[in-house]
Amino acid sequence: MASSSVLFTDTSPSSAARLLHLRHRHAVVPFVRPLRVGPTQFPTPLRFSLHTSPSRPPLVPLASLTTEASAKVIDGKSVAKQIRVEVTAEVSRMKEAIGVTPGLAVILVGDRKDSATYVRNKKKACDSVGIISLEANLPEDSTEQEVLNYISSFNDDPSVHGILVQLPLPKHMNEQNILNAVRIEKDVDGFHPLNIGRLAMRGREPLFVPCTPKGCIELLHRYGVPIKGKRAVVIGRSNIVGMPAALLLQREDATVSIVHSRTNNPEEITRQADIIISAVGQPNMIRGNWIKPGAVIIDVGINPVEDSNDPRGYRLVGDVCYEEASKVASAVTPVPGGVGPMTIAMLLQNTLISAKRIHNFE
Ligand SMILES: Nc1nc(=O)c2c([nH]1)NC[C@@H]1CN(c3ccc(C(=O)N[C@@H](CCC(=O)O)C(=O)O)cc3)C=[N+]21
Repeated sequence: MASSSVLFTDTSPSSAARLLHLRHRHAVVPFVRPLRVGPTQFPTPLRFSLHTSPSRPPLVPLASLTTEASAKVIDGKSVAKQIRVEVTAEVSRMKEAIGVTPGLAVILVGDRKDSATYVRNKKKACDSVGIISLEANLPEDSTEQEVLNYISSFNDDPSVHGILVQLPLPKHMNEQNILNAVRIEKDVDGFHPLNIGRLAMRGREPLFVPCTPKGCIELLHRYGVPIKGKRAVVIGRSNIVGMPAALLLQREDATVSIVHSRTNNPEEITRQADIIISAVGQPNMIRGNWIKPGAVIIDVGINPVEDSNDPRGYRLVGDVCYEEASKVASAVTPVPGGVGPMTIAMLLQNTLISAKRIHNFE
């Protein structure tokens, strides 16, 4: 999902950053609370200074230097589950009221293993909420025209409310031509340039917001993380995650910076962020010293790294060095179990929204 061409080289912790890191060990109180859905008040990290509390001894006991603060885990898997419950209820309410079941068509070209897995997971998720899913599997050597023909037939099919073309497409196809062909009313991925353009403009509303960035914002909302007036940094500028994530944060009244492969000293910029969304596709690139104490970290990266202990021979890690981040940040999404499941939940939500809009059902 994230571009793997982005490479940052400077990941060595500076001594200043190490100091920052150490100081922060006392700045955040571990806060574990069962997930509540709906807007919640995010716990303000408790900070104490040695000089503000008269009852506290002036020296920090040595033992506490070794107790490392640990960030709250933003549990995307469980939020996604809750969203599936909500979508299920709406799907059945719609079916009972007007006899319409939302339908999603997925087009998969070629036989990339990861893509096949994602498509299978999307299908399973549809089944679990009562959305009908159709799948078109085309061979790797199909022509662009063949893909366009499928899109055109799904555009005209009244039982289809959402169309998703699994990316990446084979190299010989023009992604732009193909994404432009999806009817914007069925563009549940939100990748049509008209939807992105509206997302970028004040006073305009896109019909759909891309699933992964939408899932990131949804996590912030459901964990009660304030966005308005905050400094947010997005790492990565891809069309499908980084750029729309930055646009969404701006619509939420954050002050947004985008850091990318040509940014000088990216860690100086990320260190100012109250919220970081990372989507670069580089395992463990974001180190603890890139993070401001108490920041909230949303890690979109899903990177396979070799692991002989895993039966698959690999395991998935994010862009963010989780171990380090959880000592500095106030909240972090894990990989797996963070943004990934939210992407699929948002796809289900977008498909429901589409069916409701097409059938004028509130
Ligand atoms: N047109 C299009 N739309 C997409 O939304 C799209 C796409 N193309 N191409 C590929 C990426 C990738 N993507 C993911 C979806 C779910 C998980 C997911 O659920 N991951 C789980 C499981 C990971 C595992 O263990 O395999 C997790 O992170 O916990 C990951 C990645 C959607 N993408």
